[in-house]
Amino acid sequence: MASPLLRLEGVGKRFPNSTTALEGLDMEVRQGEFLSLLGPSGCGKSTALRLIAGLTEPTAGRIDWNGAEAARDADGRRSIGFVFQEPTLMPWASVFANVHLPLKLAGVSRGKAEPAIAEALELVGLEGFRDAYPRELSGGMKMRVSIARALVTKPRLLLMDEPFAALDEITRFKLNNDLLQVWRQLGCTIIFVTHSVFESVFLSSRILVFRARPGRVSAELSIDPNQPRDDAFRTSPEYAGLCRETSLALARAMEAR
Ligand SMILES: Nc1ncnc2c1ncn2[C@@H]1O[C@H](COP(=O)(O)OP(=O)(O)OP(=O)(O)O)[C@@H](O)[C@H]1O
Repeated sequence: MASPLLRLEGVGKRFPNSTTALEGLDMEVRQGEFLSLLGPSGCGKSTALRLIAGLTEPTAGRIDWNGAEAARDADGRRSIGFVFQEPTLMPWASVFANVHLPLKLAGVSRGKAEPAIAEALELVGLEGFRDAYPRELSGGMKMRVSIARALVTKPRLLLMDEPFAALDEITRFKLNNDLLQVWRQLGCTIIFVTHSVFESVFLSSRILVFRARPGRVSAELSIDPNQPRDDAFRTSPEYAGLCRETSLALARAMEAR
């Protein structure tokens, strides 16, 4: 089994307005896995992701980066990319400038960043669009830019918060396929938040099903990472069976009190 990258132990998050989003959350993230967090709306999936990103602090428990070296870049910084549900691009800036942003904030000039930006754009299939502006792109292409921006720093851990929820199904399927290719190519660890049973089964090597608020893990499902994820898999009895099993786990999680 792959070694752990990080572990959440007894993590709780209570907001100042007294909402308890998470309580007693125990979960492990393993190096190189594609882990989905699946659960009903409001069960704290995004909060868990934001805690891992360090965007907010837990009010109980701890986050243990014991395999921390694996999650750091060459400069010793924690190496995390974050993709939000909305692409959140700068409308006044070109695709190139949008993808440059994280490196620019780290003090890397346009010229020096050029190879990394070109590589990130190629990974998401947008090499021909570096000079385009967000208004000239479809929803799926904007999300590709957002993913390229998260990948440009070559993060060891990529956090994705329902990135494809707003896209039509055909675009979503295409981006699912392409994301798996990027994951295999980069060998990074991905934590992916989704509402969709079908999407989680198609993408993941492991799924953690969250129960309703206060959120915590209610079930865990593993899917053979060597199983090819292609159109044949999408229409296979194995896929249908895994989706049924995951739906049942989700239904049980929603009933949990
Ligand atoms: N900053 C905040 N202040 C107060 N309550 C918050 C805050 N952020 C989130 N919450 C509440 O915490 C709970 C969990 O929210 P969170 O966004 O983590 O859930 P989620 O599972 O990601 O939901 P969804 O799938 O609908 O995005 C919700 O009830 C939400 O209203």
